[in-house]
Amino acid sequence: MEISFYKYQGTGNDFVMIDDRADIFPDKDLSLIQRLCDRKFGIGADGLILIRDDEEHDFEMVYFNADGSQSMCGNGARCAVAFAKYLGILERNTNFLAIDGEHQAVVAGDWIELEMRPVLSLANSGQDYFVNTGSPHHVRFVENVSDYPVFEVGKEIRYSNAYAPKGTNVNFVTPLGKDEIHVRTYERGVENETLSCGTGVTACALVYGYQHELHEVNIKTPGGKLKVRFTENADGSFQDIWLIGPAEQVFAGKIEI
Ligand SMILES: N[C@@H](CCC[C@H](N)C(=O)O)C(=O)O
Repeated sequence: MEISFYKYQGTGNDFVMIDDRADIFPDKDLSLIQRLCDRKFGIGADGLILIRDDEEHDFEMVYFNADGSQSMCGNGARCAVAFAKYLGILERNTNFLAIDGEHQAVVAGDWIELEMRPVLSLANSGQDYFVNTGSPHHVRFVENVSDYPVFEVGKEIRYSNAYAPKGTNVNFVTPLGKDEIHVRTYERGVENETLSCGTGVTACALVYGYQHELHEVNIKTPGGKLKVRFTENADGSFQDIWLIGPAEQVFAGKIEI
């Protein structure tokens, strides 16, 4: 069967996007998802996203990492909103369903503002933190992230006993200024450093905001700039968390599956 696909990128985190409102994509075929995301033998992407109909929301985003595993993807969700607008499913405001629940989003030109689910707490592990922003994230502050061995150390933490069996994403952070951080992420499911990770930068921004009493943090990633706004509650939880940044369609095509 021939299917149409679109390719989107959000700060360099790239996704194969498929309009599956007819519900025909074989989503149990993980080797197909792996092949489509393969950068040598397929289209090539960090993940694959299906847009499906949902009775109570504008649409449902079904996200797969490049290895076929599933979790919440912040940059993918921003790209999914841009794609849903392209498909005529929404205009400016939307609410949609993802694996971690309902999300709101606003389209502001090429920038997508995405409301993340509330975060209950930040967990300390020594100098590091663990935060679940829909996907699990280890956060470590380092002196100069530009020079840091993100792949090697990220892989070690991702596969450490502390996170077995499911593993975690691993973020390395260097503060750049009063309200700006530089983040690089090793992503579970891609098993490599990606150019940006939306749930990851959200986790890092919450930790930095907590440490410095901020409610808005600017983030530099290897793939571009993002912003995270949030409210911290007296009990240490966070709400009204917004991940803000660009999302772009880069090409469209057809492939035989
Ligand atoms: N790139 C994503 C995160 C995707 C999920 C992650 N790899 C996991 O399996 O936990 C983002 O932008 O949030």
